[in-house]
Amino acid sequence: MSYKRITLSQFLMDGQHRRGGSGRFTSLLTDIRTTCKMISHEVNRGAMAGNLGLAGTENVQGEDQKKLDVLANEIFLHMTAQSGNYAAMASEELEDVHIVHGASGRYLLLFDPLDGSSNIDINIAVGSIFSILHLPDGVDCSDRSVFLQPGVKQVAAGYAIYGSSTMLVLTTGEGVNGFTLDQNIGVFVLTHPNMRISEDASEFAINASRSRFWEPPVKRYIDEALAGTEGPRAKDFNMRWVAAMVAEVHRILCRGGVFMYPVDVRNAKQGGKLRLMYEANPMAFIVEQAGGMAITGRDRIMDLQPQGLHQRVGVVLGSKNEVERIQRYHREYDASAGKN
Ligand SMILES: O=P(O)(O)OC[C@H]1O[C@](O)(COP(=O)(O)O)[C@@H](O)[C@@H]1O
Ligand SMILES: [Mg+2]
Ligand SMILES: [Mg+2]
Repeated sequence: MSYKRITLSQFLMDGQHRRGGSGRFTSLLTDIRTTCKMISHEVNRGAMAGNLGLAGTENVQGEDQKKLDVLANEIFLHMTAQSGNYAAMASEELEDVHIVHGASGRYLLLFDPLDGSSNIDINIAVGSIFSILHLPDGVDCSDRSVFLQPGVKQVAAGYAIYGSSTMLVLTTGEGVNGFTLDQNIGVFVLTHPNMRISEDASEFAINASRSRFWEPPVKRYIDEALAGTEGPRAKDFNMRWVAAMVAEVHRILCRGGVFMYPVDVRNAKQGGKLRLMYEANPMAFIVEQAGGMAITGRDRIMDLQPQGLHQRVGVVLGSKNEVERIQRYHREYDASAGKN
């Protein structure tokens, strides 16, 4: 037989056998797989199911919730509670942690149920992001501080992208693999084994409408890229902005590049735009596992000691040599400004 399709379940079982392990990843990721399939279905039904538009409510961060933000959050909470793996969860859409009553699970789940919400109504890619942490022994999961573990402690992380096809991309700390949903049979199939981010790139993604708020090192990097073959980089750059971090990271995994949502003078008070625990950390884990780098501009994201569940942070991630360059520009600027 030469039928070569490998499903997500088979892939996880293989990993389990290889490690001689307990099958915890198979179990931990089963509910997430189903969750993402259900959200994908709702995203696809769009206007037909009345899924577009505002919910008429605000989340903890004062952002208008879309109907699909609320629905995706409910699907996550409901579906991932089934197996009893997770003792508690935290979501972009919930102010406080959600305790799974009666669960003896030893894991914590953090998620952004619908990333790129502004794309929902215009039929452009959106996604879901998740991060899995251990619940330390003897700790009460109702204490929200158990969630405040640095990104290096993640046991698994990933995202689903609901684009021209639905994909699940994940890491358990042994590289990054991508699975495409075969809509006809409802199964995720391994289509992107061992995803790697090229070390060099000439494509960047940043919301340029904020350029007047940028710090000098960010401005320097973008100005040099825009100068193209006539500038110090002596090559032309391309630019993209999908306004969904999931889609930007996915593009970078597929063809390299840099994504930046830096701290700037306008968002500095709140610490940046993107959330550390369920956006930056899981994406940083994926990016590093694929050979890329993820920093705040200055520091490695996964080393940060979180201070709050909904903490925001600057994000610069992608191709290693470009991210290193941006970090160097920050260091040079700090040195010249006498900050060190
Ligand atoms: O509105 P902007 O500046 O384009 O911001 C886009 C960014 O905001 C986000 O949409 C935030 O995520 P949510 O949609 O989950 O709030 C990121 O995915 C994206 O990179
Ligand atoms: Mg998001
Ligand atoms: Mg969101």
